[in-house]
Amino acid sequence: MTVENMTVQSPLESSSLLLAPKVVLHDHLDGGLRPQTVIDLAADVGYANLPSTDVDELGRWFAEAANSGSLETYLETFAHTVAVMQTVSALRRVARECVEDLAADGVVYAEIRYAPELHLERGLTLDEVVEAVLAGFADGEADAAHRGRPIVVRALVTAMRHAARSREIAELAVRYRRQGVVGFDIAGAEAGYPPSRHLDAFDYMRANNARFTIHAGEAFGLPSIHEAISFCGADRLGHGVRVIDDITLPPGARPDDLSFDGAVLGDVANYVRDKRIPLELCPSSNVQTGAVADLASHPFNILARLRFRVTVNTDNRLMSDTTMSTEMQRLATQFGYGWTDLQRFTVNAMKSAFLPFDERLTIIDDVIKPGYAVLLG
Ligand SMILES: O=c1[nH]cnc2c1ncn2[C@H]1C[C@H](O)[C@@H](CO)O1
Ligand SMILES: [Zn+2]
Repeated sequence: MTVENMTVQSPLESSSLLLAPKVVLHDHLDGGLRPQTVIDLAADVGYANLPSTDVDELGRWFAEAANSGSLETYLETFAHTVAVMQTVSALRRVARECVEDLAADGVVYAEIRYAPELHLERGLTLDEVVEAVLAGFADGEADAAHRGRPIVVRALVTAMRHAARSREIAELAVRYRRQGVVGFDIAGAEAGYPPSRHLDAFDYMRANNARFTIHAGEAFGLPSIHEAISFCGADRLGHGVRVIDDITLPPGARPDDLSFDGAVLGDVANYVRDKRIPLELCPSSNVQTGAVADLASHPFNILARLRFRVTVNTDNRLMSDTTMSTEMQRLATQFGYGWTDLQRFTVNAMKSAFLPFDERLTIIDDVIKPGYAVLLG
């Protein structure tokens, strides 16, 4: 069914949402495997520690185990996905399927991140890991184009914040900048591992005019965001949800209000908004890790109405049992968004991508705006 010949209703209609062009900036490769692929790859490499080899049960296990209310426990689930992503063929398959799944969900541009240093257990080099993933992305892009759902996919390489390889990973990002790696990131447990531990890597990125995002303000609060933007110079914030701690709302304000006139922003919040620093918000993941109590109290809507540059993201589709369409649908249901809102979040994301300016513009003008124009009717 094409966009033209279907009756488009509200964003709450799942089939319409699938057709809406979407952009994802924050999606982990090792957090988005198909359960069946985890099982297949575990059998291939002789990994015997999976909690289940039944596809439905395994899918449920990831979602439930990740639903712990703690980032540290959430991160433990990655042991199983990382364990089966240790060969060129496994990495290439996972990367290709990731692109296929995103394209089938109507994603038109994606930046997919992963930590190359986690994929060296069976002897691969950092360069071999990067090349295997890029090859898988190219396979997926070709497959999606063939199916009439074109998608552009780029990679971000992540360094683990508890480890000490960030400079090396930043160098990897710059080395592969012409082959599809568009940026750098740090991830992992936030408390106790401030971004400033990795200043050397961020300095290197800036010295090379290369872009980076930092997971900050998820499990840990405002000081982490402050360091990420003020000491490290992050171009974007991974999550950044705790910027809300620097905003005083008017008395009686509720998270689903239509306006927050009278809100008072502190210095960090003002800086983030004034400089249009994109927030890579991941609503379902935030509920699972306990960054917020539930979707109803998520500050997404407050930040959106206060005109922060908010973007909608999946974080880990396997662990959160989600897709971009699902995240948008949950937000639309919770906060009453229509197509105009969803288009704004999508354009926000595309403007914030680490793709060259002219390529961003082409996707906005030729893909996103025409796609939403049809939905808007
Ligand atoms: O939401 C997250 N916060 C911090 N670290 C995360 C999150 N999601 C995934 N990670 C970690 C676990 C993965 O193994 C790693 C690289 O993708 O990044
Ligand atoms: Zn993340």
